[in-house]
Amino acid sequence: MIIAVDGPAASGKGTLAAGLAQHYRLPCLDTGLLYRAVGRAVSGLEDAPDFEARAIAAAQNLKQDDIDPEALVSAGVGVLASKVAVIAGVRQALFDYQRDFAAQPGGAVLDGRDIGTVIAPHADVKLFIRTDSKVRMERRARQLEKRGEAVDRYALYHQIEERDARDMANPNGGFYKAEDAHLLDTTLLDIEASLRAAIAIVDGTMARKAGL
Ligand SMILES: Nc1ncnc2c1ncn2[C@@H]1O[C@H](COP(=O)(O)OP(=O)(O)OP(=O)(O)O)[C@@H](O)[C@H]1O
Ligand SMILES: Nc1ccn([C@@H]2O[C@H](COP(=O)(O)O)[C@@H](O)[C@H]2O)c(=O)n1
Repeated sequence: MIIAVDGPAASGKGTLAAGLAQHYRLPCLDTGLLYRAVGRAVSGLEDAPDFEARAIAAAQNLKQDDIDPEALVSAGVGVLASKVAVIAGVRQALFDYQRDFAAQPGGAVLDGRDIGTVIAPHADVKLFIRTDSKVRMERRARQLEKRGEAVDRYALYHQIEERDARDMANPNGGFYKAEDAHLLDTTLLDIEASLRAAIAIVDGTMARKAGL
């Protein structure tokens, strides 16, 4: 079974994807980490004339060791990720890895922006996560504060909005709700309630597909 989980920054899609993967005993890929690793690799080079070429080279040469979630969690790396994510050559370089991950025997859970639309358009179940942007900002602020980072909530809110806008306008991306995706609004749901709702959608979809 392939489960696609898409949604905007800090909507909780990674938390949900990990919970679904554990529940259904499937491997899980946070595809945002790939873009974050590429962004981090070209950090400080945003104004270089060969920024795009460097980002593409970084994507082509990405190693497993570069995908260190702890080193990639910061809001700044998130912004860099969204800047390299608009480069067609970067997306192309990361495509096969994601497509192969989704196609492995037994299936997988992937979360990102274009899983249901581009990476795994034939996924068995697609979830599109929606969460109010102020709630997302607060969740991300608490996450960063737990790590000991000082957070300027005003700046974080605008950073998230800016990243969402860039992602939605990305001419090379696929960040929109697939027609057959289920919308799950987690604004008023805690982590457990969100996961319960997601599992109900997955079970219901699979049962319908099996004609039950
Ligand atoms: N339903 C929820 N209620 C409260 N907090 C939540 C909920 N879902 C996730 N969180 C928390 O919000 C923060 C962001 O969640 P998460 O990293 O899963 O979001 P994301 O959409 O994957 O973010 P990103 O796009 O940056 O990768 C985490 O600290 C997580 O524990
Ligand atoms: N499938 C994806 C996943 C991510 N991106 C870009 O990476 C940025 C960081 O992703 P997070 O999920 O960690 O927030 C995101 O803002 C996108 O620009 C993508 O394009 N496609």
